Amino acid sequence: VLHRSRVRRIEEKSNRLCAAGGAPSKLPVTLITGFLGSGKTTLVNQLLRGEHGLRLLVIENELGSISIDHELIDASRQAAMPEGVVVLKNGCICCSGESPGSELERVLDKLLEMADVEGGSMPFDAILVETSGLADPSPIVQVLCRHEMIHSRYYLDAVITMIDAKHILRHLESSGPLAFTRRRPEAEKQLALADRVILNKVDLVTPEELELVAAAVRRVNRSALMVRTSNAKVQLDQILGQRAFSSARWEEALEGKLLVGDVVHAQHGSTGVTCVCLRAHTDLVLDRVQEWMQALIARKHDDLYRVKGVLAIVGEDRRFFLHGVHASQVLGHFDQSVFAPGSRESTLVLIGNRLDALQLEQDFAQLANSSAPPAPSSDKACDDCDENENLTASASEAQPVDAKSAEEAQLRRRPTAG
Ligand SMILES: Nc1nc2c(ncn2[C@@H]2O[C@H](COP(=O)(O)OP(=O)(O)OP(=O)(O)O)[C@@H](O)[C@H]2O)c(=O)[nH]1
Repeated sequence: VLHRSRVRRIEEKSNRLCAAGGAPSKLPVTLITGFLGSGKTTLVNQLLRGEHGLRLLVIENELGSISIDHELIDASRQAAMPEGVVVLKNGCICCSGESPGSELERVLDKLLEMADVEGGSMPFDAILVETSGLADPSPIVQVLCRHEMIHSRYYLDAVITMIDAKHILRHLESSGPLAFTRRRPEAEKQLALADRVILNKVDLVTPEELELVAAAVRRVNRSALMVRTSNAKVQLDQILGQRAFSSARWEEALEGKLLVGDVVHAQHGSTGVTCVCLRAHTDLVLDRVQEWMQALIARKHDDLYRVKGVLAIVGEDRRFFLHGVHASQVLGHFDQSVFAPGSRESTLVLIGNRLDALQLEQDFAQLANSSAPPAPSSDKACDDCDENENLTASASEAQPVDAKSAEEAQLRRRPTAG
């Protein structure tokens, strides 16, 4: 009832604004989805930096109570337009709030209120919604497809799905003894519902591997336009202003056999995904962080979907960041970015398959106490690990935590993150 009345309010406000200001143009909403670490924030940064002259509003959504992505969105853009990034924390945009998708409604409603105050004009030309990596895009699309929304100031322009060419197959395909528990239906659904597929991280795979990935993508989604790239470098006209969303195709995808009863959302606690948020208020010793991550990767990298954090390191004014997807982990510093006075703390988010949250908390607490070595974790060793990683991080620039990825380090730095 609550959300019905909210969407009606959105429609009414839109009508009022239209009546007051002639016929203002509709605001396109682009939904950017994709599994954990596929490159969504990298794409958002590309779009923010692009020379399109559009004022973009970014609605960020993150799992866990700590917002790391917000820190990683182009800082200069944020400084120029601080109201241009809205972060929805500690809950998933697709299922938190009083009903699925209601968090997004709440933000869209507020934006109309802002426009009302501004005499009808919206301070943005387009909205980007970045979902969390485990989100089911359907409730968000459903919000934007409701009858009342269709008559509002907003319209869904396209669903863009980022694909990590290096890691997607392990989430889509069933093979090996642990395949059933490792396959991620969220990844499949995000892909199935795409209007545009960005096949990202092609720099990390061979041409033959890329063809296998493209074929797997096609098996799930036959019709979406597919763009192959690295570091989310795309032509802006392949993403913005697409008018690509079709509700008929959407309904067809939802009815498809592939999706029936397939998705059990991680937020509902039944898929074994753990999200661990860690904080430390004392500085960390770089070597110890590296040792800890190395040990964790060696044991758990198949299950370690995502690691991201901002770290305060002993003897360093600059903020360090830790960024990882499975075994590919990068530790380095933001170029010139330092902590604001009084805000020096380390925050780290780990998301994975059945992680031992208690053990990770204990290890991290010990890391924060630089005089005590981290206790060996009781996490069960990963039987089928096939990669053995070495730490090579240096204090002076971003380095891959795994030595094999040394050449990727420069590519994976976020030049404008700080
Ligand atoms: N080698 C390589 N690394 C990339 C590429 N695109 C992104 N990355 C890196 O992959 C990591 C994850 O990228 P993000 O853009 O944060 O991914 P995301 O989808 O926003 O991650 P979540 O919000 O956690 O789901 C970062 O370290 C990026 O720098 C690419 O094409 N090649």
